[in-house]
Amino acid sequence: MHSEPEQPISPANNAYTLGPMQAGPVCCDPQPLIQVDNFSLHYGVKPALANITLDIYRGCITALIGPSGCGKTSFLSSINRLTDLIPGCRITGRIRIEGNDIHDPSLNVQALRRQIGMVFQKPTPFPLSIHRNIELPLHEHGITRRAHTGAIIRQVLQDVGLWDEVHDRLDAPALSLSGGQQQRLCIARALALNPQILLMDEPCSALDPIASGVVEDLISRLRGRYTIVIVTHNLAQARRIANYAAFFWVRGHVGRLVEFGHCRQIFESPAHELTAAYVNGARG
Ligand SMILES: Nc1ncnc2c1ncn2[C@@H]1O[C@H](COP(=O)(O)OP(=O)(O)OP(=O)(O)O)[C@@H](O)[C@H]1O
Repeated sequence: MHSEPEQPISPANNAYTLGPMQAGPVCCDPQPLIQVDNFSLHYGVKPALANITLDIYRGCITALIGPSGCGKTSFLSSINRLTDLIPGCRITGRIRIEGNDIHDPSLNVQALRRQIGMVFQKPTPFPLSIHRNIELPLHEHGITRRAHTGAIIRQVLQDVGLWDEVHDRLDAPALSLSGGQQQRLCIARALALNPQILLMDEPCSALDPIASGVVEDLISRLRGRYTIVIVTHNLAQARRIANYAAFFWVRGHVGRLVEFGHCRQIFESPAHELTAAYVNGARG
């Protein structure tokens, strides 16, 4: 646990000032925020990713696509060093965020994870109230003043379009919400610490088509405010929401990056024939 001075919430510090229907900038900023350089990952002796090099751009949505087992989740969880928690997992190469090597021994991993929110395939609300689901991580990070936490809770619930649906039952169990609402609550929880980056691992795949559409729209609206990396098996979804796409494939039993580029280029004029076969449904 660590504490920090609590900042007032105001447009001046640019935190939590946008409402749910206000999108981020239309165009993303083509500046690399996450730079991945010759990154490889092993689980014990088994290689899972080899020589991944790409830049992830600030404020954009980057989709990781490719068949099952090509290393998308392993890559995603390397960005916030969740893979550190897997015994025997080893990495080589470099991932830098804003120029800082995330594996630098002097780096504070808790601070790194604080600037990176994560959302999983299945909604994972804590078995607590709606309100407490967001308050808990704030408390864990030393943000405890009631007026402050209350304002953040309201803002992030507005940001994910849940406030109107739940404001009169914040003490109700989070597990009483529908699957789509639970997933939006998990996104709100991820936003509560005002991260710079959001990692999403198939966030819509466990939801029905309507709830999936709501969450997809929400992700689109978060563009610009956050740098989003999303794993999706839904190519139509990648095409709809992502600015960039990275196509992974297993070759020689190892996940490799075949092609990275603007989403439109990847789907309409891929440079690699494997990419063309995959996005056209002939392979994978
Ligand atoms: N904790 C682990 N221990 C050992 N091997 C693992 C572990 N996690 C993943 N792997 C292996 O690493 C490879 C890549 O898995 P990963 O889950 O990253 O792929 P993926 O592209 O996300 O797959 P999917 O689309 O099915 O989720 C697979 O061969 C998988 O079996």
